[in-house]
Amino acid sequence: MKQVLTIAGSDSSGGAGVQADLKTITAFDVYGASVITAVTAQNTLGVQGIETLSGGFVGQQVDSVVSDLDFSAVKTGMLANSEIIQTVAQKVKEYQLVNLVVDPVMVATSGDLLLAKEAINYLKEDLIPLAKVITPNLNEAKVLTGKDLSEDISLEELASELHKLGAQYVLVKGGHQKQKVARDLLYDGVKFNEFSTPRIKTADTHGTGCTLSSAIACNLALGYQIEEAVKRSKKYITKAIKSGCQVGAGNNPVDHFVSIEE
Ligand SMILES: Nc1ncnc2c1ncn2[C@@H]1O[C@H](COP(=O)(O)OP(=O)(O)OP(=O)(O)O)[C@@H](O)[C@H]1O
Ligand SMILES: Cc1ncc(CO)c(N)n1
Repeated sequence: MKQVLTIAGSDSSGGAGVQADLKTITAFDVYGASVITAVTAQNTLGVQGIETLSGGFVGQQVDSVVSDLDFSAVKTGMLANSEIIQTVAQKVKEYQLVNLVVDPVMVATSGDLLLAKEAINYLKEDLIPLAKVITPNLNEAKVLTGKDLSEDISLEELASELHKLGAQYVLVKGGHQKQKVARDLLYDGVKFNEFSTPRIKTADTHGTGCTLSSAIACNLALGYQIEEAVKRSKKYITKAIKSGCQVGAGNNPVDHFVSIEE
């Protein structure tokens, strides 16, 4: 059985973070292991509290699982601070972990901050250059490229700027744009590959980013090339958003257990 590792934060409401990752990994019939970076007190309305683990203990969790299990892909989500980012980057190098999918999580769907501002440079300099693919949303793409958040800038321009940070591939997600299509753009430094679906009219997008990046990690682990991995993952997240889980009074989570096939 293929094995995937998620290094991310816990979402007590079960829709995002490590919980979303493990549900997604299970939906793809892949074995999931998890290294927890932080525990959030969170529900569909927002994040009420955060307790972050030490970098040392995050590293110890990685040592435990990597010395025993055999990962075909690794996904990172909420990394909370620079100490954890540095630890994760060092472990990725030490164990030569492959197919690293970096979701540069900065804020929750609710708007709550999940990464210390001072950590952004560490993400750019230490971790992103090790990634097979990074999956920023529009805002994260702007922060990583130093653009003004209110600036009107194309996904193509953002993807080209982001590619300079050193990841092999960049997938910029246009999910939060106001257009009629949910357009994501994959860039390898030479050509753009577009993945578009009609926008689903819903606010129930709690955990969409975590789910998409975990699905990409699974598909890479299963041996798909990046374009096919993103295509299959986009199909899955679209179905999961459409189906949705009617739980909670805020942004409902997606339905992770939709079929991964057509
Ligand atoms: N309303 C929607 N309809 C269709 N697809 C959507 C919608 N919202 C998001 N998506 C898709 O979901 C995937 C995740 O993108 P999104 O921009 O929501 O990530 P994110 O902001 O990182 O998520 P999160 O809120 O969990 O941090 C992308 O493929 C995006 O295009
Ligand atoms: C723990 C956690 N990670 C990531 C996200 C991004 O949606 C979230 N809301 N919570």
